[in-house]
Amino acid sequence: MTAKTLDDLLEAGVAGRHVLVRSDLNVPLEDGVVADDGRIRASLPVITALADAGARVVVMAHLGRPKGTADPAYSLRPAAERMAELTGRKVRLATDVTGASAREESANLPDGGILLLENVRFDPRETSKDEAERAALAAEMAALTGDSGSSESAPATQGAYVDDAFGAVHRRHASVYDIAGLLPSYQGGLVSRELDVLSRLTGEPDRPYVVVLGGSKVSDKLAVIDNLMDRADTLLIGGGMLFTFLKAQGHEVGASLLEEDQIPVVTEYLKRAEEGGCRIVLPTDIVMASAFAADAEHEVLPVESLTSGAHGASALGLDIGPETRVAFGEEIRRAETVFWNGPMGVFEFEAFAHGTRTVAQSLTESTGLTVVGGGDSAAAVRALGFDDGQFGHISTGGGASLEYLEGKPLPGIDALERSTTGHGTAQDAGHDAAQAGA
Ligand SMILES: Nc1ncnc2c1ncn2[C@@H]1O[C@H](COP(=O)(O)OP(=O)(O)O)[C@@H](O)[C@H]1O
Ligand SMILES: O=C(OP(=O)(O)O)[C@H](O)COP(=O)(O)O
Repeated sequence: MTAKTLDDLLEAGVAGRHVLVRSDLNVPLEDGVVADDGRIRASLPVITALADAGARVVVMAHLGRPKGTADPAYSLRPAAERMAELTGRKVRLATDVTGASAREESANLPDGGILLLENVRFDPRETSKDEAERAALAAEMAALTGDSGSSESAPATQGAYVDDAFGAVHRRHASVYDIAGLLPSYQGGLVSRELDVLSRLTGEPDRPYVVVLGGSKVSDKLAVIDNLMDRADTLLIGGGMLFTFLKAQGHEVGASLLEEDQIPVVTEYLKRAEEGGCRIVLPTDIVMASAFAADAEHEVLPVESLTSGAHGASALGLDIGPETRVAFGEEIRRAETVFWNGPMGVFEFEAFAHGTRTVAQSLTESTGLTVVGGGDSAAAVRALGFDDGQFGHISTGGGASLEYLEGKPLPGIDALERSTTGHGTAQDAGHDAAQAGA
């Protein structure tokens, strides 16, 4: 069963209807300003197409991982401002998720207007494991579509939901998953395009198929290795997760990022790799720093003696070393298919960007299919001066693309497909929710 798409919705007609759009606007900020607007640009086609067709567009998105409270550091205001700049349109920002501000702004939204709700993760129910809590929030979200604000509009205007947040489709969250059971639901163009490209990696990819993994979401990404080992020929491990591997091999890693409780899992991966199948290639040298800072003192040390340098056991690894860069570069250039997720080091600091730059450069020199996945990975290649066109595909989702490649079901996509089958009485439920929240 395939999900209904944005085209189906546009064909059905959206003029005057409230359409909730889940976008992934999780962009890096620097001093309160959007540092890389790739995800915003990628989200705009769906939002503007709906607005141009006369919909009242209510955008929902998250930024970072606030702990279920309204932390101003995670406000979507900078994203709203950037959206307004990029589109030349007014973008309203509600100061809450489904509270008085969201309800009032949504009710007063004109045809073709765009409203961005405040960070959905300011509400603890968004990410709750408790289904009833998430359902309650989703009902409040659905209710935002229920009243056009016009006294003539009875019965409640039929709202719709579009999921275009590819980067979040692997999350079982209220605005991604639960909401789709409450409103007629559609798959946005960005999600469709992403699935299209990634499906080329799950069929019969040209070999050698090399997967490069890095970044800082260590436990998320360690879990995906399990399945990737059955599919890829070679895994190159960099970024924060490499230290858990080195520790599992008996090396000291100082104050580097480490997930102690994952050591048994990683040990098992190394054992499986040794027994055949997938090769796991680990760094042989690391750039060890005195502190997590742009101007930290640093030196290159072999993995056997990472704590033997000037800062001993307080040193932390912030990038792969030069010998590793050469080895990883060769593996990538030899590959026919490469999927890369996660920077090799703390690329935000120039001193620790070399590993990430080498991997990016090697991908541009590969003649095979190259796919870069992940918000930070995409931001990294742009920050380092590469152009999107130098890669086969730059995916807006890191974790999402990894889980797709693993063959795991994606809750956001499943929910859309279920909505298509008429799962329960989606439209009635939306109507009920609208009444309940009114
Ligand atoms: N050795 C390391 N120690 C700490 N952080 C690291 C290390 N290597 C990479 N990082 C950080 O990982 C972050 C990106 O990780 P992640 O969010 O997992 O990537 P993506 O968004 O591409 O999936 C970057 O901000 C980078 O600074
Ligand atoms: O940045 C994201 O994912 P990514 O870092 O895996 O690309 C998405 O916005 C999802 O965010 P989350 O991993 O906090 O749920």
